[in-house]
Amino acid sequence: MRRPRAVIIGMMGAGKTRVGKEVAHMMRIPFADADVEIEREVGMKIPAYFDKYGEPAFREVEADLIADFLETFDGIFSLGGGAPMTPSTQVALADYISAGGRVVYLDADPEEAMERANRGGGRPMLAGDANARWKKLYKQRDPVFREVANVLVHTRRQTPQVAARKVMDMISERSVHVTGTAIEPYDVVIGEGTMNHVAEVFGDKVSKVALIHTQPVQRHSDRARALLRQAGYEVSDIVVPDAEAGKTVEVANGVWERLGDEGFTRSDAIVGVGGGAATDLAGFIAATWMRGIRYANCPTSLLAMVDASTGGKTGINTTAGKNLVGSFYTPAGVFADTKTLASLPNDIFIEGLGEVAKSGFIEDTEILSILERHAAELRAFDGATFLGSGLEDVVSELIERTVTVKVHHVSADLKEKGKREFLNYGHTLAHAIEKLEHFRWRHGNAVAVGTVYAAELANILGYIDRDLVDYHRSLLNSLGLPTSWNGGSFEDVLALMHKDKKARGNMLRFVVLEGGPGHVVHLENPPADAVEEAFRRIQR
Ligand SMILES: NC(=O)c1ccc[n+]([C@@H]2O[C@H](COP(=O)([O-])OP(=O)(O)OC[C@H]3O[C@@H](n4cnc5c(N)ncnc54)[C@H](O)[C@@H]3O)[C@@H](O)[C@H]2O)c1
Ligand SMILES: O=C(O)C(=O)C[C@@H](O)[C@H](O)[C@H](O)COP(=O)(O)O
Repeated sequence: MRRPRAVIIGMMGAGKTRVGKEVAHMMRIPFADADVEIEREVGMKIPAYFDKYGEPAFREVEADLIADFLETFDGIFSLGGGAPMTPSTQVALADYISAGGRVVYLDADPEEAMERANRGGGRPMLAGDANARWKKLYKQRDPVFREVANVLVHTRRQTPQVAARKVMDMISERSVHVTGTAIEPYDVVIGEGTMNHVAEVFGDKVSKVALIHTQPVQRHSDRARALLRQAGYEVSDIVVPDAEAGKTVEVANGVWERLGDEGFTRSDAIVGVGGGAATDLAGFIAATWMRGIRYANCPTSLLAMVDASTGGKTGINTTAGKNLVGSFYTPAGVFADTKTLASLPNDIFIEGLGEVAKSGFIEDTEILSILERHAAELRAFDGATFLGSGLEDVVSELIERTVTVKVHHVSADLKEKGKREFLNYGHTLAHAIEKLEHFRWRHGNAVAVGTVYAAELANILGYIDRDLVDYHRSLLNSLGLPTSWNGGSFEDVLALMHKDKKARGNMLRFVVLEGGPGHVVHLENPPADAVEEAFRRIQR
């Protein structure tokens, strides 16, 4: 179904047409102005129509035209100033929003808007003392605009280009809502510039924020720090060792000491900025400091955006294995700002596709189709040319879909008693590989091999056919992900698989597909020779 990419509302003179046209131009999509369309339809200028038929007749024509455009027009659609005051248009806009639409309220500076509205004259709604009329209408309309819009953009003292860029970023945002038993609801907001919302998440409940990040993402944490400081928070910058070197009890202890020295209490908060290792550590610190303070994540790697930053699994590694100490502790918000991907190296981007593919295998097969269609572009990912490219839209959709798969599992089973374990597809072997490789193998790469292992095991036991195993290999290879591993003995792998969190006593438990992609089941206590044979097959 066609529908507008965004509907722009606001007071007369707010710049709806100017900014709307600019947004449409930047996005290379059509623009339509409801007033221009009405004049075309009725064959006369709006002031003349008002004179001849009066306002109620005009509002009727206007409401019909808007309802029609909301179902047929694929572009940026700007409405006349009074249009959102008509009850039937309010209902139509609410339906449009519930189908995923964006109603943007352009909130301009009143002086600027009044001056623009008066230019040229001829506005029937401003007849008489134009400024006094404008102010009166503003008082009536502003609360309604706020009610009917789901995106608010302040444009005070901004050029139309700057305002348009802001609108474009905000309407391109995608959001996945997380809720469920024992979960305080929060949103995962995805898109260019979404980190700008980080300071909105804590409100005035928090005064100090510890920004936990690693050195390679310094420029992104500098941005988060500036945003938090502008919002009035006192910010402590805590740089932790990069990647898995940061997920240790020693590092955690160092951070706890800093929080103690700096007087962090339960009214303070943590923000994690970085890859999955940094957000896992940040969440763990938040979960444990004073038995739990608020936190938010700003993931900067693809893997952290699609998986690690959401769902509340926080933790560190120990000498016994990967992620063996931690807690389920839900963030207050997640801001997956695709702008940060501009600095992400190609190999780390590709690694993230391992978890994306996993989510396609276990639930959303459209993810697999998208990966197939765009494999060559994804494999050639280059941060320097990523922003504003067609690939950015593809990646944003993959992030949204993968997070949605994750959220379905987390919402139903926060503490991983059953359904959530399906997210662990491929992870039984993956964690063993990571440990035996002393964490030099990237997590997403290990997961890719792990999914092939799970597919081989399922095939040996008759759960899936050979074609599906081959499909795992061909898809993952096309993305540049590994599908085999030769770095250790079966005995070492088996010992580590017994320490997996899905194991019960001496019983190994796996997640496997049954029948086809999207159908996932638990496999308990599989025959030892099948477990070994599957391992032999991924060694090739
Ligand atoms: N909690 C969960 O549910 C969950 C889910 C999946 C993975 N994880 C964990 O996440 C970790 C893997 O995450 P990862 O793949 O992001 O690895 P990572 O955190 O080690 O990051 C990889 C590297 O990329 C760098 N980096 C990140 N963003 C960057 C950017 N925008 N520009 C430049 N460099 C950047 C990091 O500093 C690091 O050097 C593992 O520890 C894994 O166990 C947790
Ligand atoms: O969120 C989950 O649940 C997952 O299993 C997601 C996994 O993709 C992720 O790698 C997670 O870190 C694995 O957790 P673990 O409990 O197996 O350590």
